[in-house]
Amino acid sequence: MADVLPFGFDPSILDNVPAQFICTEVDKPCVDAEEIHIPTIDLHGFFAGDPNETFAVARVVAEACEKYGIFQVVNHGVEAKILEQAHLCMDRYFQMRLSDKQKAKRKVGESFGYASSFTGRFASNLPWKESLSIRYVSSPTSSDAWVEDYFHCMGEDFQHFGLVYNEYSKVMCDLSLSIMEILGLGLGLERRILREFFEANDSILRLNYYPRCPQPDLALGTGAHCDPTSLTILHQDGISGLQVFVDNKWRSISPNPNALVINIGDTLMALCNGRWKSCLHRAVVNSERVRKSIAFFLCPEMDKMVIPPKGLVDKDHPRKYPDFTWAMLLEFTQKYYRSDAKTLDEFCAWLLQNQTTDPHESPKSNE
Ligand SMILES: C=C1C[C@]23C[C@H]1CC[C@H]2[C@]1(C)CCC[C@@](C)(C(=O)O)[C@H]1[C@@H]3C(=O)O
Ligand SMILES: O=C(O)CCC(=O)C(=O)O
Ligand SMILES: [Fe+2]
Repeated sequence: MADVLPFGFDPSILDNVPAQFICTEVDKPCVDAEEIHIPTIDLHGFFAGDPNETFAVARVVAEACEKYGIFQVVNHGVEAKILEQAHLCMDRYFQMRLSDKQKAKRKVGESFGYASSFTGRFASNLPWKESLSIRYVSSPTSSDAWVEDYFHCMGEDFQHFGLVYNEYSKVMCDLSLSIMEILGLGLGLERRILREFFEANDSILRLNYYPRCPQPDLALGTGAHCDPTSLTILHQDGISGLQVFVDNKWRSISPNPNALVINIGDTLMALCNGRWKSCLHRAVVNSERVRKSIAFFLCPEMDKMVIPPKGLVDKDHPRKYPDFTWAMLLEFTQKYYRSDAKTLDEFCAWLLQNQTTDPHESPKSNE
């Protein structure tokens, strides 16, 4: 039986949540949080090349980033078929035998592959989820079948997944670069500046599968965190669960299957010199339905130095964060620190400390 139980047990037949999944008091999920209507931006005019629409969209997006660090887009150009196929493949993958899911190897200290509740990585506050994280590299020299190649080594059953998630990653990468143009305009920069920074990228596609939970007020699907990445494009299935922390309250973002939720991550917060804040969010679970979400995390090339564009630093806006590469921050989150609400500050403190002490000394962990 052990071969078919993702958490080492069948989460859907338990009456009680095992202790290692129970949240700390401060993190307790309020599963019936009041809804928030985050700004919904129609990208039709932007994609049609209408200059007035483009500047209007940039202004509304900038306001959303200042106020919430999150918004959603409709008429985003991603075909419904691609979203449907991605969710259908998720159902097939996560219902496979554990030994088949584990063919997507997750190496210690790496953020790619299959994980079930991160047992072995964390000791407590375990997330009530299984996940599959896939690397997606986009550059002039990278293969445009990167994700297909990743699944290729797993055997015949996985070839279709490779095609579906390769196409999904490509369209999400293209959309995130278009959104970078809008964000650049919103920051008062030239339209191309942020797009060029991310044109070549080393991104992550993350499939989140949240089984039904017997006590959804005790466990979290994904704990409170700011994405350490740059920009996240999230597609929720029709089940509520995504919550954002706004005005000192957790608020629920109802899923809109025609919309894609966009949030700012820590790396983009540093790149824009703190002008916009990384969005604090989490995912709650429920006892009735499995919930799924697909997150595309846009990340710069590993060794590209994250330095704000000139227009964002002046005597009134001095540098807020030190120079760093995404590779350094990713390693920090994979080996030393579990991403939470203050990852970037803890990372900067660690960088500073390591510049004055032994660079091989591991930082304090929050685990
Ligand atoms: C670079 C990443 C680390 C995580 C996946 C991506 C972006 C979001 C991060 C994460 C989801 C934030 C909450 C904690 C985490 C451990 C998780 O619950 O999955 C984070 C991911 C990770 O470190 O694997
Ligand atoms: O599942 C969700 O709605 C959010 C997941 C998330 O925040 C993440 O994977 O970083
Ligand atoms: Fe997230």
